[in-house]
Amino acid sequence: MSTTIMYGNTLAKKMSAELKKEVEQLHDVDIYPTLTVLIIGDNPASKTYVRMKQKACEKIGIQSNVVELQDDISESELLGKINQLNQDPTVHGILVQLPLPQHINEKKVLEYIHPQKDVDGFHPINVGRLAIGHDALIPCTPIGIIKLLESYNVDIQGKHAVIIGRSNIVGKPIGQLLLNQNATVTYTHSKTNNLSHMTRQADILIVAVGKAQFISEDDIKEGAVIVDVGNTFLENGKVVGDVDFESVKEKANKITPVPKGVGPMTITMLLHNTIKAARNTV
Ligand SMILES: Nc1nc2c(c(=O)[nH]1)N[C@@H](CN(C=O)c1ccc(C(=O)N[C@@H](CCC(=O)O)C(=O)O)cc1)CN2
Repeated sequence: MSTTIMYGNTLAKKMSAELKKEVEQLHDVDIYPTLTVLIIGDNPASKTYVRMKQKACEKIGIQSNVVELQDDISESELLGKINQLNQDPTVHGILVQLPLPQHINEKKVLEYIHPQKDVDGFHPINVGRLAIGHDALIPCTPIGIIKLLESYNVDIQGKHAVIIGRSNIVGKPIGQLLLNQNATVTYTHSKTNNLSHMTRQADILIVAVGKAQFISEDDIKEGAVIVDVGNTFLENGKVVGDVDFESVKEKANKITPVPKGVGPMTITMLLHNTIKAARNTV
C-alpha cells in the first residue's frame, strides 16, 4: 500500500485562485477587503509568517497593512491601537501575530478585537459560536486541516481522532471541528499518561506539540492518517514538523509534509476569513 502525501500548498494555490475571484466580485460592488496585522517585537519566525500573509493578500487583491510595534509597547497602548482599528470602517480584519511578549496579556488582547473583525477566530464569541455549531470566524489552522482532509477524501465520520496539544489556536478548535463532523475525539497533552498508547489508537492523528520530530513510527497505528502541525526552524535553516516524516511515512495511509502541508492552508484560510469579515462588516 503506497502512502499519500497530503500537500497543502497545492490545495492552497487552488483555493487562492477561487478567493481571488471572490475579491474581484467584491471590488465590483466597492468593497475592498482589508486586513491589518499587528506584529510586536522582532521574533524572526513571526516576521516570516507576517511577510507570507502580506504576500498572499497581495496575490489575490486583499489590501494588507502591517503595523510593526516595539517589543516594549505597553499593554494599554496596544489595546488603544486595536480600539482604533475596531472603529475604522475601512479595516475588515485585525490580526495580532502570536506569540506576544511576556508582559502582555494575550487573552486580554485577543478579547479586545471586535469579534466581526477577528479573522484569527480567537475571540471568545467566535470560540463559543464554533462550540455550539453556529456560523463563526474559525481559527485558520484547524479549518485549513479540515479542508485538506476533505480534499484528500479522508473519512472523518465515526473515526477515532486523537489530538496531541490543547492550545486555543489549534488543539481545542480542531477537536471541535472533528467532533462536529462526527469523529470520536480524544485530546492528549503534555500531562497525558502513556501518550504512545493513546496515539497508537488513532485513525486520524493530529500532532500539534511544537516539538521537532516528536512522533515516530512506533507511536502510530498502521494505516493511520497523520496531520503534522509543527513548524520548527533548525539551525541549518530547515523547517521540520512534530512528526519524524521519514520513519512514519511508510506506515501511514496519508500524511502531511512539513513544509508544504498544513502551513500554507493556515495562510489561505486567513484570506478566506478576511473576505468573510469584509462581507459581514458592510
Ligand atoms: N495570530 C496568529 N499567530 C500565529 C498563528 C496564527 O494562526 N495566528 N499561527 C502560527 C504561525 N503561522 C501563522 O501565523 C504560520 C506558521 C507556519 C506557516 C507556514 O506556511 N509554514 C511553512 C514553512 C515555513 C516557511 O516556508 O518559511 C510550511 O509549513 O510550509 C504559516 C503560518 C503561530 N502564530
